[in-house]
Amino acid sequence: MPFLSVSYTSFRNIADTTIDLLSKEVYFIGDNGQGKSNILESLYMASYGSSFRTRDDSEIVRTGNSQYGIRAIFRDQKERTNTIHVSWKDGKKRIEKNAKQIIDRKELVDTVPCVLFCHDDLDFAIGTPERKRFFIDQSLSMYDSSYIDIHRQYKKILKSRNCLLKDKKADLLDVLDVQLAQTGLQVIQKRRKTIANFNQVFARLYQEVSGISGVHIEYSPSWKSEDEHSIVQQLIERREQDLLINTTLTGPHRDRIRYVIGKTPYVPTASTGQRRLLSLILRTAQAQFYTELTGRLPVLLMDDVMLELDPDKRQRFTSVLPEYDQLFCTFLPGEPYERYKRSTTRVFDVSGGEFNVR
Ligand SMILES: Nc1ncnc2c1ncn2[C@@H]1O[C@H](COP(=O)(O)OP(=O)(O)OP(=O)(O)O)[C@@H](O)[C@H]1O
Repeated sequence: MPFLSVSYTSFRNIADTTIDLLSKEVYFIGDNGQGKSNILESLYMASYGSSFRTRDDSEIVRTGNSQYGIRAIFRDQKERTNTIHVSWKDGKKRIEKNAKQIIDRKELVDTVPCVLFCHDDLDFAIGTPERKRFFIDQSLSMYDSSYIDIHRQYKKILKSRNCLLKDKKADLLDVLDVQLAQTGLQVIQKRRKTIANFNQVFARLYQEVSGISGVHIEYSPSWKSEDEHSIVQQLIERREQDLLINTTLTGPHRDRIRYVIGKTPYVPTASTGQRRLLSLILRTAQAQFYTELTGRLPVLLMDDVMLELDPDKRQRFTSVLPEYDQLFCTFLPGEPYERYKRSTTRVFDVSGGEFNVR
């Protein structure tokens, strides 16, 4: 059972208190704007060191205050009790695990693995190519920490190449083109493999819940070859165009991800609920593969994501939920959360940032 409790100091609208989380499932019931998402945000921050809603910590600190703190206590695989403390003071964030400062958030990746289902996930189905790539990159980073380094390296080389393009230093591009091709190829190969893995379960799960068969994820890398020499050639051939607009026009930062039935794009004709379901099934697959590849169960954080599904699809979606170590779920008061409740579920009423066990 990962999270045992969480304590707050000046964190958004949540009262300065400790909340006991010692249950397999924890539900938060409350009207809009009461603090349900804020608590999920705090648990996500304890897992990964950053918010899924903002990069600006000054938004997180309670209005009128100058610092915030979250202290989460969790039990690890060896049944040891650990503490994560995330704080922000004088414009600086500090993350500590068992009182030892964490310098690179990469160190936290498999501390308390969380899979978040939230409203903005819809972007992974219908958003910009960048948001769709983000989902695959995030999944890879959860399963394979070497990908974090490869991806960082790619972005660094790309940035240097773009600087050279801007400064019109074409004579220095040869070395960077080779490095970009080599690192970019590793990114493509890992993305391709992950998407192939996702496709093994994606179509089946999507059909099980929506009744629509054959929907799958299509990956189109920007580089059409996976041969280093051909890619370097391609970069040289496009160099003039790149120099003209001061940026690298091809590479994994331009890869495309689409949802198709056969060869036909699925999203343009899909309904709101069917689109929402795409993002829910993506998250389900993310959690499922995490368990398959690491042998560990994740914590699921589900923030109001079933609202757009009709009751029948909701029921079917809950039946394909991935296995979890702990589940946190938010509901509006009118929702039939009782239907999904188990004997192990703890239910909190949330009002004005206060949490009371029902
Ligand atoms: N920095 C802050 N300081 C004080 N209050 C804040 C801060 N940031 C957000 N809030 C308050 O937190 C509340 C929003 O809480 P939250 O996003 O958790 O809503 P929710 O209960 O999940 O509702 P919904 O169902 O609408 O998402 C709002 O009342 C907002 O004013």
